[in-house]
This record gives sequence, structure tokens and C-alpha cells, in this order.
Amino acid sequence: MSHAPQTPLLDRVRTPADIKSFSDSELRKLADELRAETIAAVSRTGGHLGAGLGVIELTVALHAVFDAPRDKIIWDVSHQSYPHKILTGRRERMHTIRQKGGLSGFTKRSESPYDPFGAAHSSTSISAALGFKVAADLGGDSPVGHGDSIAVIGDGAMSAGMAYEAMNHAGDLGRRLIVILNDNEMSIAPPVGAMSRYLSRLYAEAPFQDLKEAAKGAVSLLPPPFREGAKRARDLIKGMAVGGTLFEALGFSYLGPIDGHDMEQLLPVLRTVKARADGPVLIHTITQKGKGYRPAESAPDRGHARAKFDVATGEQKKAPSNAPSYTKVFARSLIDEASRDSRICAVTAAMPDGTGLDLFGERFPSRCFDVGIAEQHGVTFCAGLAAGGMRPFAAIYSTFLQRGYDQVVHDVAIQRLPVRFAIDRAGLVGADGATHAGSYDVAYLSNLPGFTVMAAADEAELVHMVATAARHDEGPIAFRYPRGEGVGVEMPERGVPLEIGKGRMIREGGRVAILSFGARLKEVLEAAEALEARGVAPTVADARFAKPLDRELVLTLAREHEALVTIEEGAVGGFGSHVAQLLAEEGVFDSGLKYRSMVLPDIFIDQAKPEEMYAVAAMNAEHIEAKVLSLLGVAQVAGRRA
Ligand SMILES: Cc1ncc(C[n+]2csc(CCOP(=O)(O)OP(=O)(O)O)c2C)c(N)n1
Ligand SMILES: CC(=O)[C@@H](O)[C@H](O)COP(=O)(O)O
Ligand SMILES: [Mg+2]
Repeated sequence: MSHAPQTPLLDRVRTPADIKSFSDSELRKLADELRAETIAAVSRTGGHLGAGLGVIELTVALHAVFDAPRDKIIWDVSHQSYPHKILTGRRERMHTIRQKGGLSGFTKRSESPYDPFGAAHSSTSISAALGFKVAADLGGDSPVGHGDSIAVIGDGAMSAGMAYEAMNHAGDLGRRLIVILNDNEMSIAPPVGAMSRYLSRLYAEAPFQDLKEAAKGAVSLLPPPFREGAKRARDLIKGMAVGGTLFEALGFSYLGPIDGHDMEQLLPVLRTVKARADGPVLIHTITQKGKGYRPAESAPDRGHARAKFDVATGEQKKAPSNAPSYTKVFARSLIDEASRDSRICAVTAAMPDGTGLDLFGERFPSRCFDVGIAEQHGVTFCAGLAAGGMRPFAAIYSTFLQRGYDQVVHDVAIQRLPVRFAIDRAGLVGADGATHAGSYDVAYLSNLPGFTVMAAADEAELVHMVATAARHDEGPIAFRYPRGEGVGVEMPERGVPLEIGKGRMIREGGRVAILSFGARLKEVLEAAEALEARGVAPTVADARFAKPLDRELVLTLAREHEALVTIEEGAVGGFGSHVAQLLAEEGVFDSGLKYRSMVLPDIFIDQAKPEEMYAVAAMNAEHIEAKVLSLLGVAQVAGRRA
């Protein structure tokens, strides 16, 4: 059902400057309209919903009080930035969000001057805001001028080390910096950890209903300057601040908790901070993820991300699936392995649903750990578990494992510990775009001594790779698999461990061999059919391992064919580079082998459907076919692209 809310005030807003003349009661109404508009917009496109609904009032208040783009409003993760986009000149393009050629689902510097900093991975906002502040003080160039630096960070994002590293530095520098801790007691799943409990305690000790009156008069209550000491500030603002001791110890003035949906609290507090702050200030707002839209409020993830949906019912419009998702196949296989090996345990960094570990946790609660958004800790925690005799699986998206890379090298690889990396979302993921693409793991893992690196060609292969990893005690091992559904192959009853470093022949052909690593195999087979129809039936093999390479398979294919093409869903430096290195070392190029490596191009590919992104990368079946034909010097069919 299409839903066009009445938005008379919002209709007057082209840029945030348009709301400067709004009265406080108009700002309250604007927030209601913005909420309805956000729900309607996401219902048409799908995307991140709950987080944006939780910061509607905060978005309006920030734009009313501060002067973006001169003042830098930096949204952490930025999945909550849809309302901000609507208020900053992008309302008319919201129907394009997360689609090819459309708006990004995150803040993006190239998209708008109102997005001073791009994000999508969490917990970067305070560091970036501090950088802006210091750049301003040092007189850095800025086409829009310098103003305040404001980081808006969620309670989930607050579990990552980077946030504390930044606060530690900010407290030391002592410069004016505004951090808004948007505490909705949710990450994607319920938040975990002592920090989360600590924040809840701050709220429990001073519920904001007691603070409403104090907040109204905040201007007169807050002392100039805030930095005269946390105790003095706390005393002077009496009921408003409740000894946010951790933040104060880090050198911040702590204000809160305040009701982040109540403009009567938000506006005066922000105005006061704008007028008076002269050091780092942390404003603790309590909000509700999914606020104001019942289907989101009542969902277990509070409407974190949604497919297109019917506004009236909240019902999502999801395409029926033909095959199980890779994530579910992984989870079921791991449960199966863990039922026979009590040393197997599993670790997720705040993505229990996304990685399938919610299922594992239901079955083995004492062997499943959600460490929060803390990939670095998660990896080293696994190293410790492995050193202590357990067999941990670190289930982390390819893109987020980037954050734990030093831990992979220093804590796992160098110590040759049997940590098993289940790398979900490998390759191009679609609507989340370049920030979430799993492009680099093959390259950054295959260069590590002693690491075993596998990629699943389909969901049945994934089952075998879980079984392989479960029995691999000789050092670290990783297996990667894409986002979404499998290809619909017949599933094995149970995983059978693969021989380490051995690939498999898929079909025998003539002049050319295509050696696939990972889930492009489906496209390779489609290309092979087309090539066969053109009289150049290729040999097709599945490498399974990027490390150790199946040297025998590679060299046989190279020596028995005129041409060899490798393909992988990853950037240069991965599987194809290792194959090329082997061929060069063995002198195979000297005998005239034609070799091409199909990898992701050296660009960041913007959001689109995965197949559209792979078209940009020239890695779909038609591109494979064209690549082979051009390599063999066979004339191509008009309309087909290489
Ligand atoms: C480094 C990193 N790990 C994991 C994620 C996936 N992720 C995106 S949003 C989110 C939850 C963030 O929670 P919070 O900061 O409290 O924001 P909320 O959604 O509650 O508004 C997670 C885990 C990420 N974006 N970045
Ligand atoms: C913002 C963020 O990082 C997550 O919400 C991400 O969009 C989830 O991606 P999946 O949908 O692939 O789990
Ligand atoms: Mg949260």
C-alpha cells in the first residue's frame, strides 16, 4: 500500500537553514512529519529503519541548534542518517537509496556537504570529530568553514575500542568537542557487555522524568565553563548529571541521561552546550530504536534493517527463496560438528543473526560468545581460546574482519593457533555498497605463512569446508562464502573433510581451462555452456584452496591447455596472484601459456544489486565468456562485452 504522509512543515525544508526560524513547537511537529516521511521512504526501498526512527528528534534538534555544514555532524555507522538526509536536501532522492546510481545508505562525503565524514563500519565518529576539531584549530582548508565537531555514537558502537581510544585522546587535548551517546539499549541484537550494563545503571540512577524541569532551565543551571571540573559541573547542574564517572575520568563533562525523544530536553541542552562548552562534553540521550512505528518497536531487532514493507501492516515484501542461505548452512553445519566435538565454540562480534550464531547459541549457549562490536578483541579472544585447548570459530563478515587484521597476524597466525575463520559476506554484497564489500580477505589472509584459505563454490561445499576446518588443528584456517542464498545444489547429509590443498575437476574441455576459486563457479559454468556452443568447450576446475595452492592441479591445467583463466570474488593480490606467482616460478609462461586473472577491479564499487556490481567488475558469465574468446583470439558475438 503506498503511503504519502501529510508533511506541511517538512515541505518547507530544503536545507537545515529553513528550520532556523521554526518555533520549538513547530520543531516538535517537524519531527513527527520527519518520522512519517522516513517510514514511508524506507517502506518503498527497504534499508535501515529502526536506528533512524530512534534519532528523529535528535536530528531535528541538532539541525535546529547547530549550523551544518559549517558545524560537522558525524553519524557513527551512519545507518541512522536517513532522517538527516531528508533534512539536508536529499528528500527527493530517497527513493533511490541503496540502489545503483542512487543515494548511499550511509553518509558519504561525495554525496553532500552535509556529510562531512563517510562511515558504515562503527565507532569511528569520535576520532573523526576530533580530527575535524584539531584541523579547525590548525586552520585547515574547508570549503564550508569550520565550526563545532559533533559525534553521534550509539551504545552498540560504544563497545568498540576505537571509541575509547578517541575519548582518551580528546580528554587529553581538552578541546571543545561534543559527543552524543545515543543509548537505545540495542545494537542489532540486544547489546552485550559490562559497558552496556554501566550505561543502563546511569539511566537507572537518574531517570529523566526527574530532569525535565531542570533541562528546561538548563541554560541558567550550566556553569561556564563546563571544564571547571566534573564534580563542580555535576553539583551545579544538580539533577541533570549523575556522575558519569567513566566519561568524566576520561576528561569529558557528562550531561544526562536525557530523553532523546523529548524536544523540551534536547533543545535547551544542545543550546546550552553550544553556548557554553569549552572542552569535551558527552551528552547521554536515552532513545528507543524503532520509535514511533509499532512493527519496528516490537521486532526483536527493533526494525534494524528491513526489506520493502507495507506501512499499514509492517509486513515485509521478501522474494521467496529457492535455496538455503549460506549463513544458515554454515550455522547448521557448525552445530553438527559441535555436537561431536565439545571443544568447538563460536564467537561473533555483534552479529549473531547475520552470522547464524544465534542458532548455534540456542543449541550451545555456554560455547557461544557475542563480544559486541569488538572484532579485534574477538579475534584475540579466539586466539586465547585456541591456546587454551578449545577450537574456536570466529564468525565475522569479511569487511569487519579487516578491523581485526593485526590480531589475525600477531595473535593467531604467528602462533599457528587453530582458530577457524568463518568469513561471511565474502565478495560484493549489494545494497550496503563499497564499505561492506568483502573484497580483500583472500589477499590479506593468503599472504600469511601457515594459513589455510578456502572458498566455497556452493552451499554443499560450505558444509565440507566447515567439516574440514573443524578437524584442522595444524594452524589457522579460513573459509569464505557469499551473502544470500546458495545455488540450490543437492546437500550432503554430513560434511566430509576435504584434503587440504586439493581442488577438484568439474568438467574436461579443450583449449582453455577456467580455474574458479569460490562462488563465481556458477557463472563459470554458465559461460562454459555458452563457450561449448561456440565450439570452445573449456575445462573447468574448482580450486577450493587459495592456500595451500593445489600446485599439481594448477600446473597440469597450465601445461595441458593453451590458455588459463582464474576467477575469484576478490581484489588483486589473492588467489590469481598466487597462481601467477607459481606459474612464473615454474617457468610455465616461458612456454607461451596465455594467462588471465579475473579479479575485482581497482575501484570501490558503489551499491547496486550484487549481479549489477559484478557487471561493473566485468565478472558475470558473459564477461567470462568474452574473456576466454578474446584470449583465444576468437571473434566475439556482437552485443557481448569483455
Ligand atoms: C566494525 C563494525 N562491526 C559491525 C558492524 C555491524 N553493525 C552495524 S550497526 C550495528 C549496531 C550498532 O548499534 P548502535 O551503535 O547502538 O546503533 P543503533 O543501531 O542501536 O542505533 C552493528 C553491529 C559495523 N557496522 N561495524
Ligand atoms: C550497518 C551495518 O553494518 C549492518 O546493518 C549491515 O547493513 C548488515 O548487513 P547484512 O544485511 O548483510 O547483515
Ligand atoms: Mg544502540
